[in-house]
Amino acid sequence: MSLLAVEGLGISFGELHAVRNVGFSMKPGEIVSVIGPNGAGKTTLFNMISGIYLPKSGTVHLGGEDVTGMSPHLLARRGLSRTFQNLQIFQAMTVLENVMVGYHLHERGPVIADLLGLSSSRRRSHEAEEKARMLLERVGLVRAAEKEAGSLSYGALKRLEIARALALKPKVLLLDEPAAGCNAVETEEIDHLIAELAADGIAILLVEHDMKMVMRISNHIVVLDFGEKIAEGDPATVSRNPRVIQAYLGTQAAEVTYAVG
Ligand SMILES: Nc1ncnc2c1ncn2[C@@H]1O[C@H](COP(=O)(O)OP(=O)(O)OP(=O)(O)O)[C@@H](O)[C@H]1O
Repeated sequence: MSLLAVEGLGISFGELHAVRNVGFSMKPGEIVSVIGPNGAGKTTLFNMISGIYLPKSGTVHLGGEDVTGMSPHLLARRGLSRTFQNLQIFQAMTVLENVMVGYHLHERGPVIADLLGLSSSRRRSHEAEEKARMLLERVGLVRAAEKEAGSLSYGALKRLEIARALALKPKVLLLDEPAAGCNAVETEEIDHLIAELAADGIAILLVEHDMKMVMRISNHIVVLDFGEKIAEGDPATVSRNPRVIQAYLGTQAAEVTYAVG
């Protein structure tokens, strides 16, 4: 049985069918990428799967349970976490505190008292702190734990966001453009991290514009164009699909062919 199964998902904004009848499924440890040109509906699809938008049609099943339209924090408790395209980091807090805040946000929603309490070492539970340090270790940031988040490089901030999303031990992790704004070295670090998480059995659903990265790490690719799925398959199959190349990838076709080799 699939860990995540999306069927017939759709939503409209007024007259615009932003996503129409999209389906795919994922197994544990699988890396699936959703690609498509700007405005194809990738983020909207993510927002429906992660409970931010209520789909107009279709279903999302997680571990066999119908979780369609369930709120993000309930989904996080059931094992589905996500990161956002724009970093949701508290720049003035330490790296460690950011992970701890993330844990509380996922767990119980944004309760101000919790947020304020986190800045006082008196109220930091030792156990929560230990957990946060382990997550930072996992993403290679433990030595920066006490630094102000605002002082980190962009690539490190992206990894910090992933550490936060890992706080509730997700079975499925949605990453919205994890390499956006990163240089080649930072992208490679994120690449490795994603591969390690998948090797641990986490199913990774990725939206990413860096085609080389997508082709390198994905087991399966879903291609959207104008809100509809126009192709899916392994990287080699998708990159050779004429519909993908002509109707969608356009000027990126050469890059994709090169990336697949
Ligand atoms: N809240 C909204 N209200 C109205 N229209 C929206 C809303 N969110 C997205 N859209 C529209 O839906 C379509 C799909 O947008 P979406 O952001 O999902 O695309 P995308 O593939 O993620 O694009 P990008 O690669 O630029 O991030 C676009 O035409 C966009 O303008």
